[in-house]
Amino acid sequence: MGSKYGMIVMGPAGAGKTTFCSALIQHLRNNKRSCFYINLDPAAEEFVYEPDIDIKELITLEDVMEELHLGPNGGLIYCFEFLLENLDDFLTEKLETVTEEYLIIIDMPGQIELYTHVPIVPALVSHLRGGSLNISMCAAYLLEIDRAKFFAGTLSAMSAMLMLELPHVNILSKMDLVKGQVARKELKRFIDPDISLLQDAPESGLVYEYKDGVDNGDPGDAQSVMAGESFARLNRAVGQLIDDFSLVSFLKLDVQDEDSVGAVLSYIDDAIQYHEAQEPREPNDDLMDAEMG
Ligand SMILES: Nc1nc2c(ncn2[C@@H]2O[C@H](COP(=O)(O)OP(=O)(O)OP(=O)(O)O)[C@@H](O)[C@H]2O)c(=O)[nH]1
Repeated sequence: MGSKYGMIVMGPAGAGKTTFCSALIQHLRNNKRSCFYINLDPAAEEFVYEPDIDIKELITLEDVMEELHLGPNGGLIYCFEFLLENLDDFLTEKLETVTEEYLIIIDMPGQIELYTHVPIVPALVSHLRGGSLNISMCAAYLLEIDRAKFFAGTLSAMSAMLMLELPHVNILSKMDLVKGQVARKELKRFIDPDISLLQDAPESGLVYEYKDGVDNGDPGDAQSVMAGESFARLNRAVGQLIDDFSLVSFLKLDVQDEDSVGAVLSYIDDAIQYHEAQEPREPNDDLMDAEMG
């Protein structure tokens, strides 16, 4: 059983990860709890609370892009590969001295490739959970409340959950932005969506797309064609998959509301405890279904 506790904060760019970490640190301080804050975003610039460990002291995205002529995504992967090669000196030694009353908070970058395409984060998590560190970890995946990004975001959250096999809490951030603006019914569609979200897709026939969007009525001139019915079926199938996984329940987070931050933290505490109680476990047995408070 692990004696140290850690949370890895993930999610797409701009979802509010760093803001959430700051709110959480403030909340922990208000409640006389200790935390150890690790920034693993090699491009992060401003912090309300200075990290106890900052990947930028090891490597920065700017230097990698400049010296190795890499783009931002390739550069980020390089930074993480470099981090993995230097884990013992850079992370392990410092984390070994952190005592168990601390909550270890790891603030991650927003490039979702990290969570969906490459096994770098699983390698990092497995290092933190194993060996001399033996940290009990939980994943917090943030998505901001935005209809256009929600579906893809949900799939990336699921992908991260499957890759990491950690207790996993989904969080819908920036709730202050929609206070009083979104009808309860609409909000419920985000917090506990079902496949009816996808019912607007075309039911039958072919959908033609014309150059410059000009429909001259001649399918022969169309640039591309999409099979409406099969597209609708595909959408429904993916929606059903999400539904079946019971993954897409979200905790609401309003960082300006201390009670909201506290509720998310207590859910994370519970998720870690629950996970520990389940060990040893079968793969995927520990997938948590975060529910709205
Ligand atoms: N209104 C509101 N704005 C927020 C909230 N959380 C974050 N923001 C704003 O959203 C932007 C991105 O916030 P960050 O906390 O930097 O998001 P991030 O996920 O860490 O971003 P990356 O590190 O770039 O992936 C900033 O302009 C924040 O001020 C929130 O709860 N409410």
